[in-house]
Amino acid sequence: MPEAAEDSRAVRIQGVEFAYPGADRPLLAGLDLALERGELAAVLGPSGVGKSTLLNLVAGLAVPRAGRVEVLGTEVTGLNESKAARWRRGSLGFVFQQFHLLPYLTVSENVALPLALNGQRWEEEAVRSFLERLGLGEQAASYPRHLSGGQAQRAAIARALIHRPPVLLADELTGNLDEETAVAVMDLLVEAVEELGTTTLVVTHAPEVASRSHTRYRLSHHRLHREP
Ligand SMILES: Nc1ncnc2c1ncn2[C@@H]1O[C@H](COP(=O)(O)OP(=O)(O)OP(=O)(O)O)[C@@H](O)[C@H]1O
Repeated sequence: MPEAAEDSRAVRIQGVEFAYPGADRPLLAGLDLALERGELAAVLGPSGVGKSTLLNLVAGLAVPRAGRVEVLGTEVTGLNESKAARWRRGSLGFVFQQFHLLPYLTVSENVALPLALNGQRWEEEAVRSFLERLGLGEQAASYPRHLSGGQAQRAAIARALIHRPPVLLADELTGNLDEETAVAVMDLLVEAVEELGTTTLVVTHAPEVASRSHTRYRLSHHRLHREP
């Protein structure tokens, strides 16, 4: 990635310290990260090291006890709950490890949800063609309980990208997918990053995700280390 000016940072984390209540030691400490706009960055590291927690900090779903988290000029740590919720709806797409699809909505309704919550108008057809790109055309009218793990993950990815958020956070993006689908999902992600300039932070163990990311960071000893 080319060197960019200071103000092009999409995500800036400075000196973050975080501990879960009751823990005797901080999980994250002295953690820094700076992502350029349009950067696709992978976060690697063993289970339990705090990767999901890092995504939650960027989303304002976890609050650090020291340090700053800034996303596109908004200081996430300074938002109250209702402002944080509104900011998340407009600015973030989030693919959770457990998908969090709403069981009483169809796949198509789940995917259109961010558009509805943001008060955006949309065409059924646009949602449909988005689902088709992710190989979910047949499942548009299905309920989440009828999906395989891989299909549910793709629905969660579609929901995270449908409103074209400037920032995408993804936990184990291709974790439940076979290799062919994982490559298709990565193609879509790389395309989104290139077309829309989506700044993306993806937690992964998958070599095909890490190798296609612009940058790689390893989380260990409470902080992030840039990898070659
Ligand atoms: N809500 C919570 N309350 C207390 N401890 C938690 C909570 N969530 C996570 N932890 C603990 O914090 C540590 C880091 O969890 P986290 O899920 O961030 O790790 P991770 O690197 O994403 O792991 P994995 O790769 O297994 O998903 C773990 O020891 C976990 O048990």
